Amino acid sequence: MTEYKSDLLKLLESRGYIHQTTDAEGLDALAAKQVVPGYIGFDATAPSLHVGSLVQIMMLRRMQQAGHKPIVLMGGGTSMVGDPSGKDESRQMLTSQQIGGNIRSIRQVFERFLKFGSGPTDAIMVDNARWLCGLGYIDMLRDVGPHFTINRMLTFDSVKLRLDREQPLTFLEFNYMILQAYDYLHLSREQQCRLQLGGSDQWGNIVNGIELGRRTDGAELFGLTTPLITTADGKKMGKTAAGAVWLNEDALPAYDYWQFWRNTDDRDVGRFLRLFTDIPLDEIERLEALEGAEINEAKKCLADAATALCRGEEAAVRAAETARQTFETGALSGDLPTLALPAEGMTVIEALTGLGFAASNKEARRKIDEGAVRIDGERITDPRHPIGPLSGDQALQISLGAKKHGRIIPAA
Ligand SMILES: Nc1ncnc2c1ncn2[C@@H]1O[C@H](COP(=O)(O)OP(=O)(O)OP(=O)(O)O)[C@@H](O)[C@H]1O
Ligand SMILES: N[C@@H](Cc1ccc(O)cc1)C(=O)O
Repeated sequence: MTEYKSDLLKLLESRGYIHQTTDAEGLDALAAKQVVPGYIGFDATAPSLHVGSLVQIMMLRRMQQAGHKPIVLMGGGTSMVGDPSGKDESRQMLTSQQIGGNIRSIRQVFERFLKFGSGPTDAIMVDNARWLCGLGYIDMLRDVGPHFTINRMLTFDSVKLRLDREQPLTFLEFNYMILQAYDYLHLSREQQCRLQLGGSDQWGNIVNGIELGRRTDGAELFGLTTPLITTADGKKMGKTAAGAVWLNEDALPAYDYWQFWRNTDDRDVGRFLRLFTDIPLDEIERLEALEGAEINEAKKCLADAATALCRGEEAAVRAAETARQTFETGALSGDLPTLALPAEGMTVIEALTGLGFAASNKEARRKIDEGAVRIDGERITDPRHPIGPLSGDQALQISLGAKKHGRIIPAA
């Protein structure tokens, strides 16, 4: 392990965020002597970010904890182009209305993790549409184009992997790295930004920005990437079999968010506690040393702390209590996802899709065939199994496997 001098690199290293750094020694020296403004960009590809981006959000939080200035960049301009990094296929093009709506919806989550304001270490949020969308094509080509060679652009993974696999890379996407490089130059000029952070797939885009800053302004800029976090079973963190683990409450209720963390694989508990909570390292060492059934205590601490950060203390306490009631007492809690049953009732398939436990009727039928569906504890084998009608304060519990539960109540 490298002996860093700065609180920033000590913190990032000890909690497992560092994959690659462009000049670790130089960055360490800079962070030891001054407040470093550093940025991460987030493209508006969906109405909510998911836990894959949470690593990045937590890094901005760590910057602030270590006395530096986080800059959140919303990719209003870059989302019009679509980053090919780490993607096998071109992304679907988004309209500016979709991008605007996504940004409005994504931006709220940052207030939970960062303190915004105008002080030296307060976070700020910027949108690259403000400077990218007004660029003149010829001016841009003349200012920036001479600093990039096609020879070098072809060597970056975002381009090279597509070409090697003989998959198309459009000219639109080919330009993405230049736009991200331009962002870094812009922020170094306007905000004295010296550091860009990101996932390891962002390395090429970050390095291009550093080179552009050096060539045009003689600026000394730094880059640091995190590993792409995978779960112990080798999957890139962000999506599960049931879909993405969204950060926004309206995309994923707090109870399901809490459950995601509670279901962490034993092997991931220590790593996730370091990355996704503020629990002190000595306490994490104690928690990760727990074995057998006791490891569940560590998972609950992870779920409580991660949910409290993203959704607030109150939501975390409520989610934990719902889980306790559901699993430890078997009672039916008001916080489970709930479906209002129309007077005529419905089939179990309709209930599964209505609650979002299955994406299609076909998937719901498969779950029933696998024997994974129960109503009030009783296994359901017939996809046409009728539910209801219900009246008054009657309620049913529908379960998919051991971990997904919902309530069915009569429509008002
Ligand atoms: N598992 C992860 N670990 C670390 N960083 C991640 C992870 N997933 C995503 N990121 C970071 O967040 C940024 C946005 O992620 P990405 O573009 O892959 O999300 P997405 O568009 O939802 O894609 P996907 O469908 O592949 O999850 C990426 O550039 C990457 O650096
Ligand atoms: N390319 C980044 C987002 C980003 C956008 C603009 C930037 O300046 C920096 C980063 C991603 O796909 O996640």
